[in-house]
Amino acid sequence: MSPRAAPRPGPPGPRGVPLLGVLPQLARDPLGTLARARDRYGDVVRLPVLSGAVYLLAHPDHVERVLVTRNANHWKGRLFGRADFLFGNGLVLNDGESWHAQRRVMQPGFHADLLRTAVDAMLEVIEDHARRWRLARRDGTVLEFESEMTVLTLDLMATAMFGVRLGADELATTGRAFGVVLEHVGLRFATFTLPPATPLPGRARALRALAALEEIVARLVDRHDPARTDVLGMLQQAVDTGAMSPRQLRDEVMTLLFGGYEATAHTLAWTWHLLDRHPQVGDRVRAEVAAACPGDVAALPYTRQVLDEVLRLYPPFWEVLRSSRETDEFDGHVVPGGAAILLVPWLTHRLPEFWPDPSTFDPDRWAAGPPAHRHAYFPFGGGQRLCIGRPLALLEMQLVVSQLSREFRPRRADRRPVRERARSTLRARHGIRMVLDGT
Ligand code: HEM
Repeated sequence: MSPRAAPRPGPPGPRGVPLLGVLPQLARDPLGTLARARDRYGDVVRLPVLSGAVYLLAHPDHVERVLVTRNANHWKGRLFGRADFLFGNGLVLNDGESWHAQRRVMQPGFHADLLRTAVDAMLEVIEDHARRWRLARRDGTVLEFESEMTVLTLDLMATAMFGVRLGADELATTGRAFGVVLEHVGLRFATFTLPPATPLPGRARALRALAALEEIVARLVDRHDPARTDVLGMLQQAVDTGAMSPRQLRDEVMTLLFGGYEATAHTLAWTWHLLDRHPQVGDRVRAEVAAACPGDVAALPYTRQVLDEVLRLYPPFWEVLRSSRETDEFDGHVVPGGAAILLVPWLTHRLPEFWPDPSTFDPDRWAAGPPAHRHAYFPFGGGQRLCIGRPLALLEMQLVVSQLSREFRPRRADRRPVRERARSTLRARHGIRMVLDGT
């Protein structure tokens, strides 16, 4: 008789409360709950949620294993199905051969040469919003910066990727509708262990908002100039040759519209807040910008360091989710097949082993280049599912910060502490209200 192997241990973790596990804590304070769990139990933690569990992996080696070296075992499948009513089979949810094919169609749309051709149009969009800001400065109007940056980045993305200018009403409707739908997506993720058909509050409202978004997507496709060689032109061509269905086109445009504005809007809102809180950093940005020609982002290395640092402390996609296909092992702890895996850039970006003085906002830490462990920093994900929009996002954010810093110095309109609120993206709990001073 062969000796029976001793069962390998599962990861440690809290017990939570009967039936719900740690769901109440996660819902109340996701970042604090995860940070405390990591402090107490280490880099691999089992978190019971309803009838199942989530496995938190904090160490950069684990990030690398999930996203790069064993990425085939850690797919988006089960969890991401919770967002399919919004994105359908768009790039962010797609998998396997179909994902490969779609990524091949769209990748050239994000090539640096093509993006450079969009810079002038993006500068024009920023100038249009600057006109509004001049009036707000004159009148001392208080602006809610998350909404301001949402409208601006939606306008920029529709222009850069689709060559279409949306009207002020359309931009406002799109921002509001995404807000409603995302709140519902967040709830669907938090309750992922329940059957997909379980009725959840807010569904009818989310479906109405989704209908408004479908209408915007249809208008973007209608108004697109077929002569343009942008990402929408590439997708349209695939439809015309029968390589892609019109439904897939809708899914990709919806995904790009969302991916395009949401993360950059919140990163920019955090950036203005931090520039106000750290005036010496703001002064250095303004000095750098004053010496550069508009649109010349290569002349803005310090501004780029500032954005890298904002994305370290406030990664808009603060969590990256996967499902494991087969059993895997991390630091000797067994994570079973079918498990929900949770990587948390917000947490890994603040591990003191990899980041000296981790909670300090210090753009100078980037002067010497990226961190020693490549996977200690992953605001754009990693491996083959690395964010396709990364070059566009960085270009766009550098353009916005540099152009608006030439004229405006946003200042907090109240002294209320700004605290994070982690939902589908990382936002400020009570928004970021600012008035505009001159430079
Ligand atoms: C600050 C800005 C941005 C951040 C922090 C960000 C972050 C991310 C992250 C973390 C992922 C990986 C998700 C995962 O693996 O589960 C991702 C994927 C993606 N992002 Fe972004 N993103 C940003 C801007 C953009 C922009 C501007 C676009 C569109 C133009 C975009 C479109 C996408 C798409 C389509 C994917 C899915 C790629 C794939 O799976 O092949 N993102 N992004």
